[in-house]
Amino acid sequence: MSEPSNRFQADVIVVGAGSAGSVVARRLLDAGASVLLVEAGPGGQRFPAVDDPTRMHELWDSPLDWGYRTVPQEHAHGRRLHLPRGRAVGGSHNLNAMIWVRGNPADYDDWAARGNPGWTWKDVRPVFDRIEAVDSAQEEQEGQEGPLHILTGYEPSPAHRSIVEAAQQAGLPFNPDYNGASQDGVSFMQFTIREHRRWTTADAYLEPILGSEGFTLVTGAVVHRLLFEGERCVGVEWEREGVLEHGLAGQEVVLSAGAIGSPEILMRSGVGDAADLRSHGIAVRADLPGVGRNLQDHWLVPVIVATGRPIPPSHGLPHTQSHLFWRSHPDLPVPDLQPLHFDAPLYERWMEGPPDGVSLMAGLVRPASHGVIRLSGPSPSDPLLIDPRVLSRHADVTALAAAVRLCQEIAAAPALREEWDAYELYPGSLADSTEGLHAYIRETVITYHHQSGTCRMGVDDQAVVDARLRVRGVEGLRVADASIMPTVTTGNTNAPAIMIAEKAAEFMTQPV
Ligand SMILES: Cc1cc2nc3c(=O)[nH]c(=O)nc-3n(C[C@H](O)[C@H](O)[C@H](O)COP(=O)(O)OP(=O)(O)OC[C@H]3O[C@@H](n4cnc5c(N)ncnc54)[C@H](O)[C@@H]3O)c2cc1C
Repeated sequence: MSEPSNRFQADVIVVGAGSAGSVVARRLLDAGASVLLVEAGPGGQRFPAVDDPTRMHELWDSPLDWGYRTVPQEHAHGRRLHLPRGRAVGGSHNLNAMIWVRGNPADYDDWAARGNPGWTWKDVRPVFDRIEAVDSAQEEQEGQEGPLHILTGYEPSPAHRSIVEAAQQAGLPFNPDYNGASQDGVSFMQFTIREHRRWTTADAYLEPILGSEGFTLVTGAVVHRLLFEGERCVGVEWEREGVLEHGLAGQEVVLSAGAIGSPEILMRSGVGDAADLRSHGIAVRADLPGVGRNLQDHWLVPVIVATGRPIPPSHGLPHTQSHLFWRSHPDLPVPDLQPLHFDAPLYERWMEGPPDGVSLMAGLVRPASHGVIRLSGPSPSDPLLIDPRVLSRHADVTALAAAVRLCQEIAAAPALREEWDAYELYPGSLADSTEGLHAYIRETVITYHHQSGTCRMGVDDQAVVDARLRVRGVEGLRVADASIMPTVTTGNTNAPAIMIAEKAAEFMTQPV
């Protein structure tokens, strides 16, 4: 590898052009700063499988996926789980199912109660309002004209209509707007889709500023480390086409490399657990033991239902269009389950069955098991050790068991059984006993793709950033992405990551 050559300069450098980074870059440019945005993946071209909401399954393990694998999961039969993450301008918003969920108000009130002023639901709700442009005539959301188009009020596929009816027959209330007053019940999803095309923050926030004075986007550039002068972060070093390059920031560097990328870059730069870093021969810049810890995620277990009738294809809409929020115990204050449904049978490799069917994915969204991301060595080519410790807390197994039982009830309800000749294939008899069900859960659990929490915001010794997202122990450096969540939100994490980015830009442009 050659010595650093090309040098870039800007007021602010943002690392990662994903859901959050695209927003930070745009808002800072609008506020008058010059911005350099550095992204590992490609930009400047459209990918048909990204644009088409029905083709997201083609993107896994493609060049647009970082394709992470966990270490063998002790409590999931030793399996290594695939964690897809977007690697392109648009980040994981390119790979995701486009589902738009703000989260539960209690999530944000809890963040604030942990010593993070400015993050209550009352604080963040107006931020969501100004992000969204709701493509529907829903009166309660009138006046929302933000950059990000949210599709609601579309005609769902017949299979999803039946699943929603079956859930109601199983006792769940219909909720027309889970982003409204209450999350509970079964709903049709809201999507970041515009005119039948995926609509990412790169489309909404970045596309309009490409070529603008003061804005530089560098793609194909894998950031290796941050550059420091004393305690101050002054720039970023990356590799592009085998050449090391660097950029210098006059004001600040913002890490928006996501819940896996941001802690990795911090650790490679000497910001992390001092003993761990020293064991890899990395000079310690700041001893922040919380970097990479508190890895939180959501988890899914499939309930696969074959249908005697073919499922008609959905055009311009994802295969998932309905979901529900529910509680594994009625006395829980907030839903801990979020099963989501697909109008296709999502067989695991060892499963077999007919081509027509639906999948009711039993989902856990308030997990007790937390994990850790570590380096395996000092070089950027040394793979990360990603250990979510899935199902290490038994409470997660019992909550998922309740979710599976609920999905089985829905599968057996008349709207599916009678209208579609539906019958449950998996877990089927594998879950006749509680032990059998628990074993099935450990055999089939997969990520719901909501990794977060690895650069946690807070005030204690394990906190990585403060309530204004500044990295503790150094200057000129913030983190703005899903990694700063103290606890993962109740629901999908794209909307919260985008809200976090808006808040970060606010902190940077409106200093106290
Ligand atoms: C398959 C899948 C399905 C999902 N479905 C949904 C859904 O339907 N709804 C929902 O709300 N959420 C969903 N999510 C989660 C959601 O997309 C993420 O929570 C959100 O995109 C996180 O945003 P972020 O900005 O934190 O990270 P990202 O969007 O992942 O952005 C990080 C960016 O940083 C870049 N980067 C990382 N490391 C480096 C480096 N060293 N150098 C340079 N660049 C780097 C990456 O390439 C990427 O572009 C899904 C995620 C996946 C993967």
